[in-house]
Amino acid sequence: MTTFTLDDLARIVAQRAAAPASESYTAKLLSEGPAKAAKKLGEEAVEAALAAVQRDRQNLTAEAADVLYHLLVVLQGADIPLSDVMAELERRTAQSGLAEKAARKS
Ligand SMILES: N=c1c2ncn([C@@H]3O[C@H](COP(=O)(O)OP(=O)(O)OP(=O)(O)O)[C@@H](O)[C@H]3O)c2ncn1[C@@H]1O[C@H](COP(=O)(O)O)[C@@H](O)[C@H]1O
Repeated sequence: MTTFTLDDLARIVAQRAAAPASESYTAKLLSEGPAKAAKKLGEEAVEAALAAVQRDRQNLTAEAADVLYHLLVVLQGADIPLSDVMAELERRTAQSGLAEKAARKS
């Protein structure tokens, strides 16, 4: 069990975006423009999908971490806060009414 959250990682990504590219992978990726970060995200997503098909739990866990990190870098580059993505997910959940059902069960 961990208390580390996507919000924590998003904060780190935002901080590191301002670091010199020579000192930070995040800053280096962002300095190369949106296409580079998007390409990395796509590659990591494909690797995660392959690990899922191969039922390789260990690799899927590692690749999923890569996907989440690179997604946050792409969002940072596009100036979209993680909270906007969460709000969109919340809107969809509210539409389906599943959040209330889950809350009633717990
Ligand atoms: N979660 C990550 C994370 N996951 C993956 N990576 C990097 O992503 C890169 C992906 O590896 P690849 O082999 O696919 O790419 P590469 O061949 O090294 O480089 P490319 O030319 O293909 O981009 C590696 O260099 C990893 O270190 C990450 N780099 C940083 N973080 C987080 O970001 C924080 C800040 O890191 P810096 O920006 O480096 O300070 C870290 O403390 C971590 O929390």
